[in-house]
Amino acid sequence: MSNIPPTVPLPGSDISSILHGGYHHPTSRLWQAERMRSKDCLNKLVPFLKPLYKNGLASVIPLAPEAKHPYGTSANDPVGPIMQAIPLLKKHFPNLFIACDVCLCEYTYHGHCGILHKDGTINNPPSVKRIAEVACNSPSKVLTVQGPFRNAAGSAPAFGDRKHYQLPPAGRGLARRAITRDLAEGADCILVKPATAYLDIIRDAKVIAPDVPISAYQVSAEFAMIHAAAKAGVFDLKRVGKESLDSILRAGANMILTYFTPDFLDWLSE
Ligand SMILES: NCc1[nH]cc(CCC(=O)O)c1CC(=O)O
Repeated sequence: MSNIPPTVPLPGSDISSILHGGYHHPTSRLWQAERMRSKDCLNKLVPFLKPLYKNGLASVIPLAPEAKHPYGTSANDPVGPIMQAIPLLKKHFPNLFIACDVCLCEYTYHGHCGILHKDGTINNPPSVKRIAEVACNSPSKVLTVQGPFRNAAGSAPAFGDRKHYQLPPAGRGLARRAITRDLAEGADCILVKPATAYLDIIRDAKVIAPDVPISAYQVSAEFAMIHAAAKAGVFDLKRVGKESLDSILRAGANMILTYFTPDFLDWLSE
């Protein structure tokens, strides 16, 4: 079926001036959207993961951009995509470890990671309370980079940037202090994000926190850069893909969160 709605011109009217009129009902409004992510993601989730699970996939972190709201309501909406995806994953893949990203930026209309003051800075107490609420509904927490993911998720900040709540890239000491603080607050894992440009911080985390797992998130921009360079003939995708993950492991990570996982499952079984 064509997805171009039929347009019936009124007698004597100029056809080019007529918009399809079927957007008065919530469902027909939804049909006007470029992406209908939730149901579509859910229907594709199990068939997408099945071959990967067979190929050794051990853990996933579902991320689903959803409706935007000042408090990120859909983050823990029982009929939101994540809340529906988790039981579906547990049912079909009982041994899969499911990690959760409890940040609010995918769910807030402004694309920032918490609840904001009028001046656009993060209002910490209600943000922490809201993130705790979301965390209680789904099992972990990350208050976290501009990049391809944010475009895909429609969660690029609508204004301002994250500088007031993300660490400055050149501040190694500050990163070390943050690791110490997070451990003192009970963190049971340290995740460094992005990974490749922060290998020294991964190593610092390994030294400062030898008793907790150290993980690293190779973000969408890192993945896209490697793909773009390989496509431009700069280097071989597989060779540099492997080297990128080797470097993260060498720095001290025990776990890597990466979009290369499906490729790796194949590369490792070659
Ligand atoms: N909700 C935070 C979060 N969790 C995962 C990503 C995706 C990161 C990426 O792959 O670019 C993001 C957004 C961000 O860091 O900007």
